[in-house]
Amino acid sequence: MATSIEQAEAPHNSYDTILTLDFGSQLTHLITRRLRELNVYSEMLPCTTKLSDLSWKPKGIILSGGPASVYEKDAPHADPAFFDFGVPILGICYGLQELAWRLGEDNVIAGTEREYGHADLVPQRHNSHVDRLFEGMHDGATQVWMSHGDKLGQLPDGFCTIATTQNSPYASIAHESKPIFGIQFHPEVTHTLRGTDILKNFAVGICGAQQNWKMTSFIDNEITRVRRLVGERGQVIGAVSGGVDSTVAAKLMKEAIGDRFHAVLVDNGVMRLNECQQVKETLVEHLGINLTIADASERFLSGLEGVVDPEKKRKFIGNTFIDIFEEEAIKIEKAAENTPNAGKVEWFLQGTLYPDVIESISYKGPSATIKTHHNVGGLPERMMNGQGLKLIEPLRELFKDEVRDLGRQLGIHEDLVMRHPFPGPGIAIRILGDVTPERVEIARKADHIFISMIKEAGVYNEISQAYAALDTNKAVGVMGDKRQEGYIIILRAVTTTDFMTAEAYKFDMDFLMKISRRIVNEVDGVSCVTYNTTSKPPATIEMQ
Ligand SMILES: Nc1ncnc2c1ncn2[C@@H]1O[C@H](COP(=O)(O)OP(=O)(O)OP(=O)(O)O)[C@@H](O)[C@H]1O
Ligand SMILES: O=c1[nH]c(=O)c2[nH+]cn([C@@H]3O[C@H](COP(=O)(O)O)[C@@H](O)[C@H]3O)c2[nH]1
Ligand SMILES: NC(=O)CC[C@H](N)C(=O)O
Ligand SMILES: [Mg+2]
Repeated sequence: MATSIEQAEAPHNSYDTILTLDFGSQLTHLITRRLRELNVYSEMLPCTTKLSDLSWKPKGIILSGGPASVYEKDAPHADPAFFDFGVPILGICYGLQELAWRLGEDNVIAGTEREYGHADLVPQRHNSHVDRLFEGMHDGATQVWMSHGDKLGQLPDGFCTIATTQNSPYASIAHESKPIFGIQFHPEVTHTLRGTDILKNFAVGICGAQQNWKMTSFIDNEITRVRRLVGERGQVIGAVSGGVDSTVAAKLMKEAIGDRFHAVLVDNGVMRLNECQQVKETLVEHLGINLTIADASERFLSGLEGVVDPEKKRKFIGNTFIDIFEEEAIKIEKAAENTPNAGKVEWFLQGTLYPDVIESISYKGPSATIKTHHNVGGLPERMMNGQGLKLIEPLRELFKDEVRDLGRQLGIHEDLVMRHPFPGPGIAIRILGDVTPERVEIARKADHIFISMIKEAGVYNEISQAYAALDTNKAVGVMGDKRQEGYIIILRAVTTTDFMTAEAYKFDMDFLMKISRRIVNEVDGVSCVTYNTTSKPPATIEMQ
């Protein structure tokens, strides 16, 4: 439960906020993103949220798209109280159909064909308040993106048509006197060329939201919030990996409470080459963060011996992380005895981002478990129950690129800010087969060559994530006229915006061959190198 202080300082109390009610579309979070790109703060909540659940007043409400059909028996519907609340409403796709359906069940019908893809939208001028949604766009057709099977069969009472396409006579409608609008297309996707203008017209023009959401004010607010939450003496611990999220969260804590924040890095023996050393330099020397490195590499590597099943690897690593973290928390308390920082560690810092929050609060609920992610995601629960820790999550309202922006504002070096993500279970899930110290070393060296060459070629920032994996099957090679069996290194590099879908990066073939040559020449025990070209889906980014 959030405390009253947390609620008072929450961004929706400090910034004009547009609320998006999520009816389960894959695209809903993009609405929130686009609005924040316009510097308008926005939050997404499940469509089952009641007006009476809200402790704050949104400036406007957006009803998202969704997979259901409004006329089905168990279709989700918005709390009717929202429609009498007096704030402007914009229905998108399912949201438009919901607006029409609640005024007459015959208003929405199943179309004879799905309409999917581009359409040319022609806005119509009425010389009344309804023109505001397409303000500045009445000079001709504009390309929009559609994805629907149902449609309006007729206009609901009190509404007029404000835009049409060839297939959709009711592509956009508006209430003649109230600020209620509906659009059949999706403004949140980039295929709708003026989508951002439409969202701006709604949020700023119609709802009157101020465009004042920016990182510097977020930092000040967050530091104040953390200080009040933790009090004069409270201590906070946090697991820090050297990745962007935990580093940014740690730096924010350092700014807020100095040395009462204790960062702990667990050396699990499957980190990248020189990683612990580098993280220490960055966190301690450059950022002045109070960091303990818990060297548990032996414990992890011996526990991983003979484990082949990827899920078993992940579970073992996740559980061992918790054990070590609990031990470290107790050590920190002991070490602080008889110092000004003495006292129980009460708080636990997590680098949770908004996409994680969305996944757990979404109307659709968490998706099927493809793999056990967020190895340390289980950490707070067990630790909070066991040790009575309370959770602190300063990044829970932010998307990854916002976290990067925040990192820059906090003075974190660009190299770290743009660092590719690295999974908690590390190289262990990049070895296809059981993990041995020799194999970790080989994968680590190959990875280091690959990443260094990508950096030297100047393409690191074009790639979202890259790494080298090791296949424990051996391939036969010929080296110095002798038969030589060696492991297979699999290179993977992807581009993605949200890590939910991804494409293989298109390297120049000569460059790939150069990488391959260096790895085989410089890393003992490797006989061949391959490049994984599969996109996600059907593959995933990590291979286990
Ligand atoms: N070796 C580690 N030692 C301590 N904590 C870790 C370690 N590896 C992962 N964690 C914890 O697990 C969390 C989740 O890892 P995740 O990789 O998603 O985030 P990150 O490492 O902070 O950033 P990035 O996504 O850029 O790698 C981290 O924020 C950190 O709290
Ligand atoms: O902290 C983490 N703990 C994990 O257990 C984990 N598994 C995958 N990943 C990262 O998640 C993103 C998507 O990966 P997948 O396509 O393999 O599911 C990619 O960025 C992966 O590196 C993890 N991160
Ligand atoms: N994208 C959507 O919101 C689709 C709405 C509804 N399920 C339809 O097919 O028309
Ligand atoms: Mg990481």
